[in-house]
Amino acid sequence: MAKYILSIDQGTTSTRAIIFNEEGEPKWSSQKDIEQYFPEPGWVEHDANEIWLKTLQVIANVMIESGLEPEDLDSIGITNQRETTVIWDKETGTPIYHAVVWQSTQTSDIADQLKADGHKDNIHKKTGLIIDSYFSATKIKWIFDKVEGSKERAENGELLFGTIDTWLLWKLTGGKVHATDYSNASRTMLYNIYDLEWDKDILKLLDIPEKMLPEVLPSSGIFGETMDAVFHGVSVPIAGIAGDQQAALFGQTAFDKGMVKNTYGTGSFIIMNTGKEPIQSKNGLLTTLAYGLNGEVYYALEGSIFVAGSALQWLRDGMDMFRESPESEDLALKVDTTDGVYVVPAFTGLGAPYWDQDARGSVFGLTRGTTKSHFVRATLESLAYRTRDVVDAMNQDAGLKTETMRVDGGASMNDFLMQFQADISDVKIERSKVMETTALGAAYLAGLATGFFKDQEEIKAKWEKASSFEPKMGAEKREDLYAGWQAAVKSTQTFKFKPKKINQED
Ligand SMILES: Nc1ncnc2c1ncn2[C@@H]1O[C@H](COP(=O)(O)OP(=O)(O)O)[C@@H](O)[C@H]1O
Ligand SMILES: O=P(O)(O)OC[C@H](O)CO
Repeated sequence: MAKYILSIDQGTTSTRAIIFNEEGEPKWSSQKDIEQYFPEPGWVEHDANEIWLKTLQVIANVMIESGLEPEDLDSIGITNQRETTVIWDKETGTPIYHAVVWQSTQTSDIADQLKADGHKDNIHKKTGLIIDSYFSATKIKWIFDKVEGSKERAENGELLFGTIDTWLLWKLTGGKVHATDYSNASRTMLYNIYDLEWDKDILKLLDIPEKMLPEVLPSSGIFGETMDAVFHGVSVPIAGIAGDQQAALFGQTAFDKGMVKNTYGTGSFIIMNTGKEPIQSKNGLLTTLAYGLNGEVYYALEGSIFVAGSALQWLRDGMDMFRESPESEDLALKVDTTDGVYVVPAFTGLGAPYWDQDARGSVFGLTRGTTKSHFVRATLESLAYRTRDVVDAMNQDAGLKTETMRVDGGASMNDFLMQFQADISDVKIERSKVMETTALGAAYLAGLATGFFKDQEEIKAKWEKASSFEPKMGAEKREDLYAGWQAAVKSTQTFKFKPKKINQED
């Protein structure tokens, strides 16, 4: 009887359950959107209980749709939006506050203070990260400040911390397993990626008790088994966990040193596999753990871009420019150029390589002749310009020129964007046949642990290209357009006006 792997992909906007067969093909899937809470400008929160319940629902739905029995499942892989922080009561399993989402800037004051106190270099040296509200560390501290008595309760061992993988693993195992994998731990800004342990100095600095942190395990390995309630008494091993961007790298089978992938989802995350050797970036990139496998850890260079597909959602929902994101392609192609219009969608600050959490979105070069098409085209182009910012930095750090980039994620379906990406970054773009590379990566990690997949060579042979885009633009035009983008980013960074909160009577 053929067996299958169930992958849970808990992303920023939705939760998916996908069942893969032995060929690594997605056979059945179920998806549910996640409610987004914006309590104040710049804040983004999720309800961790909703995430858990929707995860259970998509698992149930996909099992019903497939007609499979739990016994047909070899194992489960989990992949997740990274950095998003949950703190919950160990006894009751109740979160003490909403999950503070990776995009949220509500902890930027804490991050600023850390920088002002001179911790930048030390934290970078230990964690490979650049101090920012993006990572979990400041989010934990913020929840402690917000929820009265929570720090004391954490010190007493009553509370647990986890990123979304840890939260789901804990729930799926009925509160038995409190663990994470290397890739997720490396995004907390609390984990020493060289010594492979929670960093005592950083924990002390932020007053975070180590006893609330999960055990860190290899990404491929048996984490635990599902509790009886999930599959009516049948235990299924959870055998693979990785943060979604590292999972996508794995799903793209970018195992070799120097291979690069870009996932164009809500944000855009470019990762280069640097193998067993970590590269310390001199150009604003992150050094991060890619995955732990077969007793080894593998490192990566990452450029995190906070806004990508969400810029299209903004055009759709906030600006009413079209009804579905794919329509953006037709609109962009109605004009040959943006006629000098640049959109810098820095809605929640600028990530790599700028790391400017106070920057906000801007538009340049408007004329009386600017139309909706120019605006949409400029927004799509911004995704490609931001990627080029990162690829240039990556090339410098790694001392090479990236020739090919494997792409996935919702916005990578946009052919106009992919061609512009190839042109503006002078890189060949390869779109993989399986678009669910994130979920596939988690399935591969799980299947390697159980022997469902033999080895990485077997997996590598399964990767297939759906389409590719070759650079066609001349160097002079490319550099001229890019110079305009760089000027737009520079101007964006100099605009730091924050309106005061003024009462109407004042
Ligand atoms: N054809 C398209 N052109 C541009 N953007 C698109 C297109 N299709 C989807 N998107 C964008 O892709 C994003 C969804 O991609 P997905 O990979 O599901 O994201 P996530 O995993 O972050 O939730 C949305 O932000 C959407 O606006
Ligand atoms: O959920 P996604 O696909 O938007 O990915 C979010 C990233 O993991 C944040 O670091």
